[in-house]
Amino acid sequence: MSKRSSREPAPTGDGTAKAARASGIAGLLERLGRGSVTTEAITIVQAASLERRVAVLGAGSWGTTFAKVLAEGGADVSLWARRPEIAREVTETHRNSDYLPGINLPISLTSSSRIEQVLDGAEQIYVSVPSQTLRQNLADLRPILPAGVPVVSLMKGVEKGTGLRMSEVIVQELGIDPALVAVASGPNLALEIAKRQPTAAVVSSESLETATLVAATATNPYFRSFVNTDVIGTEFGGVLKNLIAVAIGIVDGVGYGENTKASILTRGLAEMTSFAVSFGAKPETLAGLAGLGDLIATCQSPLSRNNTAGRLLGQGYRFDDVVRQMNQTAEGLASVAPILELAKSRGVDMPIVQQVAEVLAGTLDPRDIAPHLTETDEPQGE
Ligand SMILES: NC(=O)C1=CN([C@@H]2O[C@H](COP(=O)(O)OP(=O)(O)OC[C@H]3O[C@@H](n4cnc5c(N)ncnc54)[C@H](O)[C@@H]3O)[C@@H](O)[C@H]2O)C=CC1
Ligand SMILES: O=C(CO)COP(=O)(O)O
Repeated sequence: MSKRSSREPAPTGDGTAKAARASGIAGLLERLGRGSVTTEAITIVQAASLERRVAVLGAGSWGTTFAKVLAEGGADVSLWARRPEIAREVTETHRNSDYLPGINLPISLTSSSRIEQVLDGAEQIYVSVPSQTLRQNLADLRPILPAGVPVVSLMKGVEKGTGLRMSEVIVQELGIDPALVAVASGPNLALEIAKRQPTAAVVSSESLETATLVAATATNPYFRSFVNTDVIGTEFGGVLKNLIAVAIGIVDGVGYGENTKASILTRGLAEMTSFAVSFGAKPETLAGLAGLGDLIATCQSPLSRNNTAGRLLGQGYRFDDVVRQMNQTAEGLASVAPILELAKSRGVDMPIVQQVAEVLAGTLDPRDIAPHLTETDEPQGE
């Protein structure tokens, strides 16, 4: 766990910083009379913070954005990049032009391709690599993992072959107490957050203490983290909305309009909820930020890679061509098969996800996806 509790005073004598600690970030911003997020406000919040040292593993669009969120919440952040040239660019020019073009990163954010250097002194570890490479990345992490440190998954996929959620892979591969593992999810399109557009997220852990510690670290003037203890619902929400976003992209690519999309979105949420609840999730989690919230953001935004991949399929591109065109991670494409296997194991029908699988396999014409929102033609209860 952290060396300092989130209730301990910050080690700074600055008067404004003291005021920030006394009134909280929201109170501080109110006192400053600011309606929007300013650089000055962020500087003050950073100065008032607890300056926790944290590591972020994965310098793609989300890992880099989350590192920025944490740094602008006052943490001392080190970012692991697989490619040394990205680490150099982040540290020296405060940019990650491959993943976040046009975004200036905090000067305090440093990056290295040497994982042991990034982990040095880390009190929390955030992981944002593609779900299908996580296990292999954790094998490198395990021998140098600091003891008793929370590990936070920022990922939204399940592992092919095992169907395990990312937090389960983390517990299994690192051999750590599940109470030290948290997941962060929600309507979190990286580029919008990198531009400091106001956003909410949810941090979940079976330990409320861990969730609260992580949420306090992952909060700044434009990014607010809520907490819950429903890890299953929070994690499956993030995985399943990707599949519905692929479906929405498909019908968008075909040229269908808002009725079709609203029908898929609404029935998609019902499908997500039945699935997650069958694994022990709370239905209200799926109605929250990690479910409905993320579903709306991902299904509506051209920034979503899953939505984009679906649109290309709907326009008639073959699956292989779509994969070739995507130079970023579209988790939904790899999650379809394991999710359908998990659904089968619980007897849950997922007609929309099933049809996405058929479009990916080239056995269903994208134009035929929309009418088939149920398994049978018999009228059913909504
Ligand atoms: N981009 C977004 O808006 C959001 C993404 N996420 C989730 O974050 C996770 C990461 O996604 P992004 O950063 O967006 O993907 P990305 O495609 O932008 O970046 C992936 C990163 O992983 C690295 N990588 C690729 N293969 C690797 C390997 N074998 N070992 C280690 N690193 C490897 C890449 O070099 C890159 O730095 C995904 O699970 C995604 O669902 C969650 C919320 C928002
Ligand atoms: O998870 C996300 C938004 O919350 C990002 O969605 P994509 O992975 O589809 O870009």
